[in-house]
Amino acid sequence: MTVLDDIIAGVLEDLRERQSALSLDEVKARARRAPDARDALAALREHDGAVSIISEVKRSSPSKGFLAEIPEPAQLAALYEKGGATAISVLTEARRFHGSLADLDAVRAAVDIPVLRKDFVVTPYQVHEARAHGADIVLLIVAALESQALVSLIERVESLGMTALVEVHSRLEALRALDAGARVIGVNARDLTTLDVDPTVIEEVIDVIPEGIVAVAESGVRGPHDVFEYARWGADAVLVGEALVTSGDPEEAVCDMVSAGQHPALRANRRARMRAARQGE
Ligand SMILES: O=P(O)(O)OC[C@@H](O)[C@@H](O)c1c[nH]c2ccccc12
Repeated sequence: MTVLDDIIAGVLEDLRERQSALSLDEVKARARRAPDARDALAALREHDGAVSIISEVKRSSPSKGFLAEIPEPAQLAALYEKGGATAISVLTEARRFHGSLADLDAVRAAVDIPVLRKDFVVTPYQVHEARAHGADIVLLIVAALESQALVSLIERVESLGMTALVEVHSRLEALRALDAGARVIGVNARDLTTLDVDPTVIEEVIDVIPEGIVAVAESGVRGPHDVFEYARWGADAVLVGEALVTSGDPEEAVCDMVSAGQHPALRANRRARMRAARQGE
């Protein structure tokens, strides 16, 4: 059993409890009453070579345990927004990451930018639940889903006005994500079956993501230099957790990463190079 299987088993157990307290119809009704989803797709696209930063509210991780004494999630998210973050990721998984849907509620109310529900979403119930708690973006992990389930969850996320961030860890998974209709693909440098981080995965996998599909590089960013590196490899957005929550000054830490992502050298990014290559043909 991999770490991912183990996490999902726990997630499903907690889910059963919530489902017995609130039916699918009830959670759908709550989702319908929620304020409309914010447009994340437009926000995440690379603008003139500038790369966006998705900042994560992360209390703890399976590999490291508790990361730092973080401020209240709402306060932390507000600092991220002030620092120039394009979107906020909120971990809602309870057992390994010590997150909750209450964190999602608090963050959504505290910022004006799109908010991502970062969890192990494998059922339609969790998608409606995400919307009911204000999510604008939902993470779907290719390694956790059969092809048909992936297609139907992406459709469900989009039918509620949200954006699916489809996470992959290999070129093969990226092709599966594309086949399933993903418009935003997250390449995770961390292998969720072992928890090992390998930044070269980002370069290797982004290569198969075509122009027009938003590429998000996830995990393993220690500081502005890594943001620059991921951006140079073609990321449109970079998702950062640990380095921000342990920085001591989250607003400034985001601000420095945003600046790194706006470096003029990035204007000639992957997509621009691809376009130039085609014009030269
Ligand atoms: O703390 P880091 O190394 O900056 O990583 C953030 C984020 O990429 C990581 O939390 C993550 C990526 N994909 C996930 C899926 C589930 C839970 C967590 C994650």
